[in-house]
Amino acid sequence: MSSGPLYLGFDLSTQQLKAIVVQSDLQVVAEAKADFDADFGQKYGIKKGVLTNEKEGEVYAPVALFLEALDLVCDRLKEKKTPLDRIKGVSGSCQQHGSVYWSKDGERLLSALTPDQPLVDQLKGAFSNPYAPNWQDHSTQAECDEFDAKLGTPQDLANVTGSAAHHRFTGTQIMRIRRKYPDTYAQTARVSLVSSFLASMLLGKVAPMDIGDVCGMNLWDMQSNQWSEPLLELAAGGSDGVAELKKKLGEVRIDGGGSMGPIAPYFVQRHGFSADCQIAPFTGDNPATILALPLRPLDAIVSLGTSTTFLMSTPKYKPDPSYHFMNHPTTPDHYMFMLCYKNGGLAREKIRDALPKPDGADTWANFNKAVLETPPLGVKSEGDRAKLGLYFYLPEIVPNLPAGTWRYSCNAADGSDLQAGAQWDAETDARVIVESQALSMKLRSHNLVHSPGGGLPAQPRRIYLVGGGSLNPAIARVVGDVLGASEGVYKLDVGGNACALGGAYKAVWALERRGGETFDELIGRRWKEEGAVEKVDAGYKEGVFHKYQDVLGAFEKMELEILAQNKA
Ligand SMILES: Nc1ncnc2c1ncn2[C@@H]1O[C@H](COP(=O)(O)OP(=O)(O)O)[C@@H](O)[C@H]1O
Ligand SMILES: O=C(CO)[C@@H](O)[C@H](O)COP(=O)(O)O
Repeated sequence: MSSGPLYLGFDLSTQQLKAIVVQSDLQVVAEAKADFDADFGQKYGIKKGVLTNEKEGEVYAPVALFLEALDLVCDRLKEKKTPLDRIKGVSGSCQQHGSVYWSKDGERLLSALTPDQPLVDQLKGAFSNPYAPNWQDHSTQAECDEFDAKLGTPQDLANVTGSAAHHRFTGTQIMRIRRKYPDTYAQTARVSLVSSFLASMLLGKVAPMDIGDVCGMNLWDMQSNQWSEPLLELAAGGSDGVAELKKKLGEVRIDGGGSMGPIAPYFVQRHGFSADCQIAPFTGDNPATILALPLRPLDAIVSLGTSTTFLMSTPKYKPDPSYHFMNHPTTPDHYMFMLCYKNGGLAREKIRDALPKPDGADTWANFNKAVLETPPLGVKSEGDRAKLGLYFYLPEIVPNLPAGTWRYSCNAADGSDLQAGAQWDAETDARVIVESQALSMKLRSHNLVHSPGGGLPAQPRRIYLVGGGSLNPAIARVVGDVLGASEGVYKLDVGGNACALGGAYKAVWALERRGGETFDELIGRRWKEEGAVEKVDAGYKEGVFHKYQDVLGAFEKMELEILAQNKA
């Protein structure tokens, strides 16, 4: 380890709080994490990081869990002898859309923390709502309908805010809380996103929301970079409530870099940080993921966490109701394109668990064997029909369908003769679920990709895999088979820690940039491919790629048919 400054990136995602420490040259020097179920499952009764109220579609996490996890991760970094006193800057990434509700006493309690007691004991009265709605929440259909109609159509809402209305987006969540729990809303002095909440904890005062993450609310007008008055009016229940809601939301920080102030004395006295350590703006876990490496045009990231997301960085703003555009977290006039699926890691786990349990320690061994031994689309011989399915154990975001499992088949040569009600074995399910997730990304990202040259069909240049599932070689193969990638599929060496790494890099850039130096300029100069990424699949394979092109129309038709059946 060099003797220079260190930078810390946090990632408060669905199932863990992770931390990663890097040097100025981007070398990783320490990592630590708190696993919500393993460390706090019994105490808080959570499962996979959350609590649920199935009847209403509510999914939420106790704020106290976040507080305990923050102290625990700092303790674990110290146990690993991480020199916290050398950390010059902290930033981070957090699950998007989730919100935290500060009480009227919240900011006072936050600014008066003493080092002799843990955060959770001192902040008991700091929240008007003990729970943070989680991004998997789907209790807000009524509010979504009103958001979609407010400016005209879902496309109009997407034009203004980057997205049509989505259950998890914070504007609809706030609107529902105001209606369903008016006392909670009235007692709320400030609302934070999970990213600005974690930044607030470290800063000792309520931090502003960040320019990237604020686009996950359906409240921010991305073209004029300010709150949308008509949408605030809707969430607040009329024009009389707008000023109050604006006060609760606070200012938004337009600059993704710089310092928001020094770290709170609590972290200096209890955990040994330096009083000079600066807190840079935090952002969402997906915006932070695109900061985990210098992304070039036509590069895509597939994040295989609890959610599955597909991300690209682009200067083009082409909103559509089925996907999201957000402000790039560091670069003005750039955007992040994102697709997000709820049925990611947990849905794959369900299919895995339907297979015989493997003998060895690798819980994914049988799943991977089934994926690799099943031919593309389950077509085992000439004339065999292609197999397509949707595996939604939770209501899905795109397409907006309730929970359900559907198995279809079609003519493999051209996707014709699509038929519902197909059946196959659990091994075939393993291949079909991964193909299905990749086909959905292929269908929805085609506007964003073009030919990388050499007469190749439109596809990404490189695909980088991140998140827990990036460790899985069989998933990497299928991603390459279906989506292509002319230069191949790569995984980040930090695998599941990419968002935290993006947060750490953001802290490096935020505090070491000179003049108008952009993130890509600064990080691009210091980033070394060797040791940071590893090629895990060839990507584009001509014969295989075309098999999926041939059934893409049938896949879309299947989704439309199921959507029509579920409309009533
Ligand atoms: N070897 C593996 N193969 C496939 N999936 C995996 C593997 N290891 C972990 N996962 C998946 O990773 C998920 C957690 O991903 P992670 O990115 O750490 O989560 P979070 O959403 O909390 O950021 C788990 O739900 C699990 O399904
Ligand atoms: O809702 C979204 C993005 O819109 C999710 O991607 C969350 O941001 C949670 O991420 P993970 O915990 O799965 O990393």
